[in-house]
Amino acid sequence: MDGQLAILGTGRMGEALLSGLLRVGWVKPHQVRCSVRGAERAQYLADTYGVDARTESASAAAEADVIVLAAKPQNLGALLDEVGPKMHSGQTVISVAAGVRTRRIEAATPEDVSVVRVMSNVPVQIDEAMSVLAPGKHAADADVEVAREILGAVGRVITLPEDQLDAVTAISGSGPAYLFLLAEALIDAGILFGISRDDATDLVAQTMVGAAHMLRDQGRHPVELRESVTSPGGVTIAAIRVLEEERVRAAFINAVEAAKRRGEELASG
Ligand SMILES: NC(=O)C1=CN([C@@H]2O[C@H](COP(=O)(O)OP(=O)(O)OC[C@H]3O[C@@H](n4cnc5c(N)ncnc54)[C@H](OP(=O)(O)O)[C@@H]3O)[C@@H](O)[C@H]2O)C=CC1
Ligand SMILES: O=C(O)[C@@H]1CCC=N1
Repeated sequence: MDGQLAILGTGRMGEALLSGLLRVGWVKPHQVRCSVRGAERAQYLADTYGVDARTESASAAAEADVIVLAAKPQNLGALLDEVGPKMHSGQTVISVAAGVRTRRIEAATPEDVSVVRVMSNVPVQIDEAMSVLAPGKHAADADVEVAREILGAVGRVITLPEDQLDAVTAISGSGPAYLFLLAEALIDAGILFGISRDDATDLVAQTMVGAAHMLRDQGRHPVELRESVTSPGGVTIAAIRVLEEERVRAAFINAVEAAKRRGEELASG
């Protein structure tokens, strides 16, 4: 890109974006200003990536063409109070904060600042993120394109209306946590049967990778994929029966609904 990028709140998400964008060459270190609260963290970012890292955000925001907001939702209000008055015409703001509506950010920034809200997820660290963009009121195609380039550096990107973003957050934003929990449970089952933790982890991780590739790349329905594993009178159906008796499917749907509700609470609080 031409111009300057600011990443405000460079924690896990912000750092993953920073490292991905530098790796693909979308920006050079001298184009990037990062902000955090802690001086030690700022020093780490400067030493690791050769970027300008600061403990105040207002100057970084004022100097940038594109501003990524990557603080926790609970800290975003304070961050916006600090940087909003320093922003100016023509800037693009990309917020990755869960639950924070574009209209909340638009209210804290000058009239002609464009806002694009993003929900990404933690595989952003290995360039396998699923990111969903939702343009705000003033966002033009060019602003969405910038967001698409940034998130496209670290995974897949689609655009959806903002009213679907709390659901997206609960499914793909939080989704890796559900799959890690499932992995823990399957690894524990292996340990119960005397398989070493390392071997059980290998079994589970590669099984998840293989299954994920089939689901993503073969264009087949998950029911068909599951049926292809479930032999009549065989082993898998014995497990499926228990999962259905334990209402695992309903538990997942209820869990995602609870996550969506929490996103809505964060938005209104
Ligand atoms: N983790 C995940 O899987 C996902 C996270 N998200 C969203 O990404 C955002 C970031 O999450 P995550 O990276 O996990 O959080 P982290 O806590 O790792 O990072 C947040 C960063 O924000 C900094 N910060 C907080 N307040 C300020 C401020 N006023 N000025 C400057 N910096 C500030 C913190 O600085 P310091 O370290 O110095 O305290 C920290 O580095 C959240 O809004 C979350 O909703 C979205 C999808 C998935
Ligand atoms: O738990 C959270 O609030 C964030 C948003 C989605 C994933 N992690």
